[in-house]
Amino acid sequence: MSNLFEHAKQACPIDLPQEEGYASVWREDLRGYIITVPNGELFYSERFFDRKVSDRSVEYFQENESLDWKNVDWRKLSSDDINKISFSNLRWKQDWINFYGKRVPLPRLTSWYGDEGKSYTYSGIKSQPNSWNKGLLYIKHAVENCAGVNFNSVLLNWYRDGEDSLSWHADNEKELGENPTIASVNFGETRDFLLRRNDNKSTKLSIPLKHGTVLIMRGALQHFWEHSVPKRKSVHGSRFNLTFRQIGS
Ligand SMILES: O=C(O)CCC(=O)C(=O)O
Ligand SMILES: [Fe+2]
Repeated sequence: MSNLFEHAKQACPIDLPQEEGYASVWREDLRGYIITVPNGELFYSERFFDRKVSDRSVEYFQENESLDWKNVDWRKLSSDDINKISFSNLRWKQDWINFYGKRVPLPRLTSWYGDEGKSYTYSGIKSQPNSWNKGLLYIKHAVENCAGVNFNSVLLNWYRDGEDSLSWHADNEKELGENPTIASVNFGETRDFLLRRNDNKSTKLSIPLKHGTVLIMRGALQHFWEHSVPKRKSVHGSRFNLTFRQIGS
């Protein structure tokens, strides 16, 4: 049984501009805030997953047959080392991208799961998803109930420490449809998720994504806003992020 405290109303930790078009409303039934922004909507539930599920998820993502996950400094492993590890539950990989003519590793590890046949193009590479497992399906069903939509794929990001990051982008690939609903699930270290408007890059929202937080993006948001996860030198541990999506046929 999760305790009362975990179900209590959380203060809204997002500083919204005092301008027209911004508002936040607590939804007791969903245990989170509906946050309206110009040209988009967010839903934020700080402790959507309780401590037990969140701790277990962090373990589930790192369990492997070669190393004691509690004592590994993942930062010290080369991408070859990472690719050699047989993870028990998730198939993590280090991708490389072409950056101004130079091959550089992505500053995070990734993994891709989904329904069979839902291929996905990411950084110019078309890839087939791994097939669902028990742990991911448990999380997927919980966020589907909350978001009120079904998802057929999930992209996982593993930020090994504060040096790992994700640069400004929108999730606006054609295969996601016109106004995609994207549910972000977070475990491990807290990292700031930033949003900025395309037409006014100085308007920024900063959203702390914590151990157990769910953030849903929906409406026209991906057309008018970009998001990023900047480096944070003070963070030394791992953060896991899962973004559930619906890919069209
Ligand atoms: O790590 C996050 O919070 C964001 C992930 C994200 O934006 C993406 O995978 O497209
Ligand atoms: Fe994204």
